[in-house]
Amino acid sequence: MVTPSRTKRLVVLVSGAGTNLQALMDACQDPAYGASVVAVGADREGVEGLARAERAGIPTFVRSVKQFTSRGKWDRSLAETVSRFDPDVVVLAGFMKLVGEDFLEAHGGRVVNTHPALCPAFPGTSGPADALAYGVKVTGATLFVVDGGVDTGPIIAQAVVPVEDDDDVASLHERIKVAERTMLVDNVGRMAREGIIITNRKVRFGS
Ligand SMILES: Nc1nc2c(c(=O)[nH]1)N[C@@H](CN(C=O)c1ccc(C(=O)N[C@@H](CCC(=O)O)C(=O)O)cc1)CN2
Ligand SMILES: NCC(=O)N[C@@H]1O[C@H](COP(=O)([O-])[O-])[C@@H](O)[C@H]1O
Repeated sequence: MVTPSRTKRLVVLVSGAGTNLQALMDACQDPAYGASVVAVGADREGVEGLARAERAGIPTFVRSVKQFTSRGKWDRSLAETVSRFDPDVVVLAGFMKLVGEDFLEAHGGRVVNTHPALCPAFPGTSGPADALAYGVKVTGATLFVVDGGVDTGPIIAQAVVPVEDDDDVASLHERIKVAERTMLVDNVGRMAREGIIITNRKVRFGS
């Protein structure tokens, strides 16, 4: 008999609408997915991502930088709060803060981020706008293991979308987000079920 592995614990951090979070919560309804969202955190109050979690009965927390006297104290408090939920994977899903050394010391290797561009192109907070301004013909989304840089971590998966002649930032970002949600759900599920191994920046599934 094959013993099923334990359902993996996901903590998801958000800053906004939370459509990626919603896609993960929906996927977790299926026991075969192999993961469950055990907590949702944000760096600001009042965002729809937190409301989505509350409606689903998932514990939430907020750690905003302005609550703390230094960025380091915020980073340590965020790390400690996430630790309380004993996560197997921490998913940054539209989380608009850079996590620091203490957070990565506590959770590094199991923190993934989804970014709305094809890394290493267009890192930072305005990936779709930067891709549009540059005039690229394809862009997309990247899921990677978070390191101390900005969108520089080892790449788990990428999804490609075309840039249309009449795109504005909103239409392009929306097309990216449709592909991004599928990429995120498929690959976080595989991480939960199979694990990942990283060798010389190359990520493969397995244990
Ligand atoms: N250590 C890391 N932390 C995070 C990464 C990462 O690669 N390494 N990715 C981000 C997400 N991200 C884009 O994908 C991103 C988010 C935020 C910033 C940034 O400069 N944020 C400013 C504040 C901006 C704001 O509050 O609106 C800040 O942190 O002070 C750059 C890239 C998730 N975290
Ligand atoms: N640099 C980080 C960044 O730009 N993140 C992006 O914010 C959006 C959040 O959407 P959501 O709140 O609906 O999931 C997503 O497209 C995510 O990749």
